Amino acid sequence: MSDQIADPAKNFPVTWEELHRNAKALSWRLSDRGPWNGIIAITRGGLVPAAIVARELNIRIVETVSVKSYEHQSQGEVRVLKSPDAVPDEGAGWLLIDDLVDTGKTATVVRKLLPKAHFATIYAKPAGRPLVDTFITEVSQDTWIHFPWDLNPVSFMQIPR
Ligand SMILES: O=P(O)(O)OC[C@H]1O[C@H](OP(=O)(O)OP(=O)(O)O)[C@H](O)[C@@H]1O
Ligand SMILES: O=c1[nH]c(=O)c2nc[nH]c2[nH]1
Ligand SMILES: [Mg+2]
Repeated sequence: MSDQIADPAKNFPVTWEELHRNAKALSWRLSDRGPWNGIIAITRGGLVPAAIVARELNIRIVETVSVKSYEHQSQGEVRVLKSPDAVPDEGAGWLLIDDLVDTGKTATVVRKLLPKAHFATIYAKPAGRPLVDTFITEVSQDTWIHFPWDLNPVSFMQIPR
């Protein structure tokens, strides 16, 4: 959790409403590519998008893979804290959901674990884009996306746009 407002070239604050609409748009795009056996949410950022996609597509099986690499806005080594349980056949027919791809390092590691899963995110930056099968919105590499779960309403209003 960070309310830190650092200094990337561009700030892109996202409201809960925008996030919800974009996650629904992602669901509708994915519904044409199904049916899906289940969802694997990449924690923590993928949890809320995965919950919305699960409801929208009526998917009841949701696994997690826990990955960490950022401390505030600085990336370190990508660490898998927990592998997904009970996902057969290298993830074939499963959806891997995250909030975004940035450098693509997280996606690279998770794709190695589940090479046949379909990787979907709401946002993509150019460096990570080739690793995503389906996404909704592209933002430039020098943009920092501020998700609503990392902000309180006061700091949201203070982010320079
Ligand atoms: O493409 P990359 O440069 O690897 O960055 C993308 C990843 O970074 C963030 O996760 P983070 O490691 O910050 O953990 P979190 O999901 O718990 O916030 C985000 O949720 C993605 O998973
Ligand atoms: O909240 C976030 N916004 C971002 O733009 C980003 N890139 C990597 N990890 C991120 N987390
Ligand atoms: Mg993450």
